[in-house]
Amino acid sequence: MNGAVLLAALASLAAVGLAAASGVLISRAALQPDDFLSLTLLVTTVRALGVGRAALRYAERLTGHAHALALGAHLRLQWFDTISRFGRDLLSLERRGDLLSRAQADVDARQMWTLRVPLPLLSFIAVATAITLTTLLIDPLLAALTGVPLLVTAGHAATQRHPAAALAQDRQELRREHSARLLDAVAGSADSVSQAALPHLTALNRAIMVTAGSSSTLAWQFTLTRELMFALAVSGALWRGADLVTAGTLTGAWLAGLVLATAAAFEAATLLTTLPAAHAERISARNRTRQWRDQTPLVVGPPSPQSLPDGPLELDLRGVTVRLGERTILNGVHLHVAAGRCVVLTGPSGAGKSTLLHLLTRDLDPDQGEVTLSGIPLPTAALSDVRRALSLHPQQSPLLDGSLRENLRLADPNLTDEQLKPLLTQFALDHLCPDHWVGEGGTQLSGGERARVSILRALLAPSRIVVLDEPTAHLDPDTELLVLKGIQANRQGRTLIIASHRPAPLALADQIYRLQDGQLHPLPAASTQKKVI
Ligand SMILES: Nc1ncnc2c1ncn2[C@@H]1O[C@H](COP(=O)(O)OP(=O)(O)OP(=O)(O)O)[C@@H](O)[C@H]1O
Repeated sequence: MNGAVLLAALASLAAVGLAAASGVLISRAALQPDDFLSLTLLVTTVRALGVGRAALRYAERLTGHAHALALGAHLRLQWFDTISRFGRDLLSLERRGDLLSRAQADVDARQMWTLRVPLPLLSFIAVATAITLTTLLIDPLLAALTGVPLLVTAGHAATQRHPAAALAQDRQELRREHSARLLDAVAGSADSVSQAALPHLTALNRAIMVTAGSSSTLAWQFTLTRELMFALAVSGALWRGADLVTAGTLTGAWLAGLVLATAAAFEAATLLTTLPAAHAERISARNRTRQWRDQTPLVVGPPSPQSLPDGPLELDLRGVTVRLGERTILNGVHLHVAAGRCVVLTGPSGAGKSTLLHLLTRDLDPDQGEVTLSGIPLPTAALSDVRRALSLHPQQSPLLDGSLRENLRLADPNLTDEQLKPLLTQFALDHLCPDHWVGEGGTQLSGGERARVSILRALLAPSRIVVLDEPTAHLDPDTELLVLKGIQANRQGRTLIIASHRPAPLALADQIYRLQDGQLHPLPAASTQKKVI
């Protein structure tokens, strides 16, 4: 990146040099048109500086943007690694809109920092130093008359850094809040959520416009100062230069060059006003990424994981206790599920059925006791191994914004349409074609269709234990029976664990437990109903 900064400084120096050489050339051509040798030399210098400036600027853009793009790719991967540690508990920690705007704005702020801060700053320093030193060699007063206005311009940008940084941070926060609320409103557009969100969005919009207005005020104040200082420096250079020309210290042609070079130097000051905001945005972006990095996920994988054995897995809960908030949801629960068996958990709403399932998929760790797969405690196995071994249909049936086919291929990437069609029939989804667009979160499907796609996906996954949370909650009795048959036909002898407060899934069970008051109570299996399925 130092290469791009150096190239930018050289390009700015070339621009100032070009202005100076052009001034000298034009004046010489007017004052001494017969001095061909000197004019030819000046024309060559102007051409060389013109071409050089363009080439340097081009090289700077190429190097700078190549660096920014590479850095952006690296930061995006880093950001993904940071948030992917959180698994399914991610969205309980952060709103989707926040995550979305962070993923974009934070990466952008850090990626473009070099182009927005050190590059213009060092270009300005190079130009201001060159002008001041050159004029100092001619006359100290001339140096003061051109150097001081440049210094005042830079000083004004420096005094703006705190308000500019504060405004940039406010703007970032407001935009994040706005995108989070906007996304919530769009997601809830079918309900009255979007109407309720309107006043908040309007207020946020107004606040964003106020910060944008304040930023514009800072910008025009800077522009005004820069223009005043520009006028002062050019007038000062002309005034003192005229004296020096009269005294014979300076020729008229060199004075013209000097004045134009001074004017060109102020061009390099143009971007100084954007530095504080860009710097502040980068700092807050880096801090937010650090906060995420320092946050410990609800569950973490072990540093040296044990492998799960091949083949069918036995599942055990030994004295498992889970407390959520003030409540003890599970209280010393024991459960043994032999490979290939089907266990159905029933119990009143809020009894803790989903909580128990989350222990199995290691979305949650117990406060006491342990969960094992064929004797291997879950926290000692790699998280990815556990989540490959168990496939889950959660109650919310999370679908991705894509086609039905794409959603199901997440579980089995090799699934063909020929294999898919009979499966859709089994799950009463044959009125939808594989190309059917399900919308964000599956909003283009009914609740029951969403659940059926999610159940089918859990069954298609190459897991060894299938976990279904309320698989038939949204279904009419006929479709429920069809889906239960579909589950039975596609479980392929795998262990099946179902949480349901409806009676029909009991027909699949080898073991039934009622979860109540934090304890599992065994019930007789519904062997008569099983024949129906
Ligand atoms: N993160 C949490 N913090 C505090 N309490 C929680 C949390 N998650 C769930 N709970 C509470 O834990 C209890 C058990 O919830 P759970 O979802 O496991 O019940 P459930 O038996 O699956 O209910 P349902 O049949 O309605 O789905 C509920 O009272 C719920 O309010």
